[in-house]
Amino acid sequence: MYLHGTSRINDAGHLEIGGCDVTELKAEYGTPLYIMDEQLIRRRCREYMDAFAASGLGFQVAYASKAFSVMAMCRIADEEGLSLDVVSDGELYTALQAGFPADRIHFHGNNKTPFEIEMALDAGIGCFVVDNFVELELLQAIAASKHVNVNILLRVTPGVEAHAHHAYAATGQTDSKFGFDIGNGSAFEAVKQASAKDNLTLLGVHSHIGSQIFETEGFEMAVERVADFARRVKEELNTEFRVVNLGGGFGIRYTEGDTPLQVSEYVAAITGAVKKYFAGIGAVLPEIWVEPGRSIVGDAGTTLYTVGTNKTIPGVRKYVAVDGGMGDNPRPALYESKYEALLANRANEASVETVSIAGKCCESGDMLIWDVELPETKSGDLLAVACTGAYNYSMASNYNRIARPAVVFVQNGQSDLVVKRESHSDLIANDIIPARIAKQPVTK
Ligand SMILES: Cc1ncc(COP(=O)(O)O)c(C=O)c1O
Ligand SMILES: N[C@@H](CCCC[NH3+])C(=O)O
Repeated sequence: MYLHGTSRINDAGHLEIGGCDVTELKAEYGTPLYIMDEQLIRRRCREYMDAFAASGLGFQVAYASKAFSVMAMCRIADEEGLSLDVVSDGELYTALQAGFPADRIHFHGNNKTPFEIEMALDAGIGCFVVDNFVELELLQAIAASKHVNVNILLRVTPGVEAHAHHAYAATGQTDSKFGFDIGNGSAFEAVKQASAKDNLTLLGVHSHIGSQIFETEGFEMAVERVADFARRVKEELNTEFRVVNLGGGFGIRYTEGDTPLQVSEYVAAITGAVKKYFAGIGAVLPEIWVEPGRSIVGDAGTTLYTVGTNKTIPGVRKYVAVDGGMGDNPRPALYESKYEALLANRANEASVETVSIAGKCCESGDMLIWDVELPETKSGDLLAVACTGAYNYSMASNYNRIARPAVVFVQNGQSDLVVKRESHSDLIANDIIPARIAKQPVTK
């Protein structure tokens, strides 16, 4: 397994992250456990901030909190000077409760409810990324009823087919549920309508082409199309974009086959393309915003499991089951995502067998890794799966009524709980047995 950030094998042959021996983390917090390398998260934040500062352009780096939305992470994003992208009342609530400044929060989503819009307006949110014509009307109406003015970006699809890790993660193409299409004229119409709304201030446009992207061409092409669109809008509507948001999507290394670029390379490509294509239209250079999620927290996360049972099918394979699975990491089942693993309590031992790591859910597709080389595994061993910081905790479920794991941040030999493990009482906390059912005699 590739060792990210501060991960290393210590003298005891145990995996250590942020100076904390994972066998000790297991003893203190139990498993499954999400372990987040705080130093690596902060390093990634700084890589973005430094690369943009070096470009000389105005910018905002908004952490896409959908990747991992917890209050402690919102605090780190704030401390590191990032803005925040939220897509629901729940993510907004999390950010506000963590004290994140509302004016640096951007609200996304293709179906914001009136409740969410009101909540965000009442909080004094920095910007809405408007997704469609229905929302444009709704936002204007609610903002007018509250006598407030709000900044907006229009989400556009530039017609770029990004090489995302899965078709579900590609969003820049015309046939997408998100945004106004540039190619079919709806983006132009949206600019016209938005400019005529009294309570909306149109700052510019937003384009997110997809996720887990390893090359710069898609981003550069999106900038070119957006610049071309900006030229038409300037010429025909006399409107200039002050902000261009290019979304997230910057890839990370999950397994050997993944070839991400350095953060600075993605940023240099984007800012270079903005300077090149916007210079051509004779407008002031817009401020550039981005929304990285996965590349801020993904490789900082490791999930620690305890090995339980195993089953060998002669001539076929050996299944090794762990105490978590698709409940804490739905990505292999959803996208056939690949991960690397390590026997964390005997990390120096040579691999002697190829096994497949099964989860404990009642579902054949609940497999975390097919075919990984490991030392001979026994019940009670610890298995670490790397690169689980993004879209794991945030996409976790209670399928089979399995409690969601705890999350700890580790740094300089210190571990801090940032999300408690769910308890049995948490699992039934919202259950109600209606009186009518409670009164029924139990039939035998
Ligand atoms: C609009 C938007 N912004 C940002 C992101 C974050 O993407 P990533 O985690 O790939 O950086 C996403 C998710 O793909 C998104 O849909
Ligand atoms: N959740 C996805 C990507 C989609 C991100 C949000 N647009 C993943 O785990 O890769």
